[in-house]
Amino acid sequence: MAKKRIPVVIVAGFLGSGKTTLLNHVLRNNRGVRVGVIVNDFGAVNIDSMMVAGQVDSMVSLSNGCMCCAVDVSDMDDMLDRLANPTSQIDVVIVEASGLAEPRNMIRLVLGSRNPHVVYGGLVVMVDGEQFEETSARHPDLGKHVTLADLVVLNKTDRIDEPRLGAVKQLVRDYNDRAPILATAHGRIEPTLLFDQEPGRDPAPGEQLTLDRLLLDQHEHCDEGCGGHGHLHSSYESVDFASADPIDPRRLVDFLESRPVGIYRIKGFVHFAVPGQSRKFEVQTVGPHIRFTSTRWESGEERTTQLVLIGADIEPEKARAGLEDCIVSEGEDVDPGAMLGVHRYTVTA
Ligand SMILES: Nc1nc2c(ncn2[C@@H]2O[C@H](COP(=O)(O)OP(=O)(O)OP(=O)(O)O)[C@@H](O)[C@H]2O)c(=O)[nH]1
Repeated sequence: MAKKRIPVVIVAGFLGSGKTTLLNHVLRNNRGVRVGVIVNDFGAVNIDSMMVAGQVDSMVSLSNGCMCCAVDVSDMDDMLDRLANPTSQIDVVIVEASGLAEPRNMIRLVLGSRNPHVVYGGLVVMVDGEQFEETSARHPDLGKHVTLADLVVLNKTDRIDEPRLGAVKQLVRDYNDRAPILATAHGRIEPTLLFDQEPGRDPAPGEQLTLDRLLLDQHEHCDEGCGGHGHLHSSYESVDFASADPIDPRRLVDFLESRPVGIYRIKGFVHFAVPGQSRKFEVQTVGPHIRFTSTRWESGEERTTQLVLIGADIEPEKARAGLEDCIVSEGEDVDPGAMLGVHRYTVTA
């Protein structure tokens, strides 16, 4: 019997909406389904792949640029070939798009694939329930992305009350009147919703997601000047920061609480210089929210700090200088109480 084709599901959604969280949930609850993952990050350090690593059967990652622009169909094929080939044990491929990706281009890359073992498995768009009203007003493209979705995951419902949830649902419905909307917290959806996509089905009616149409859109889009993309990420930029020297917790919390103007998203790992403190801390900020997760260093893992900051109209040098000020200089004492500020924002993994 011919082997079934492997569905390729694209998970998109604005910065910090919860894509990696959903992916990790799905990987942890895969019910024996073997998942291959393609992770794309906007910054040069692929923080997302570090956050997914260890849970996944097979992963390829692409950092430093948004896949929807940086990659053409043959590059996507290379990545798919590594995951989906005749000897592959993979049942489904999930592509986690960068938070600034243009889903239409991502779909084009998958539909245009020459890999005979894969089939487009649908577009999941994650919406940050708390931020969507504001971010979609600021970035009309976000509404267009929702329009393309086969499934909308309305995430972070723990941060909003019922009436607000109703209003956000209605807003999503206004953009897309056919896709199921799944309200959830922490991306905890039923994983089979992703895996059970009917292989080989055509894109849903209501959107002309044929390859021809998508190629045409791509062409039209490039006519507008592919150097100055009309995409979300044309106005966004990222700053990477790495330090082998440890970080002062109090200064870092001050930095995060008074984020430089324009920074919307920060993510990465921190090595704090505090006597008796040997934990590794993951840090995440989305809009005004700060969250540390206390985890542990793997044996032999180098203790460094790696952060990616993403925003619009940011001043990279200023942002980097602010973080450099958080580095503890040699011989400097850090008082153990300095961790209090971090603990205020910490959850345990
Ligand atoms: N309160 C709350 N926090 C959430 C929820 N889902 C995700 N988060 C947190 O939001 C932050 C961003 O989540 P991610 O899963 O990294 O978001 P993302 O969409 O992958 O982010 P980018 O790849 O940077 O676009 C993390 O601190 C998560 O723990 C949720 O439902 N409720």
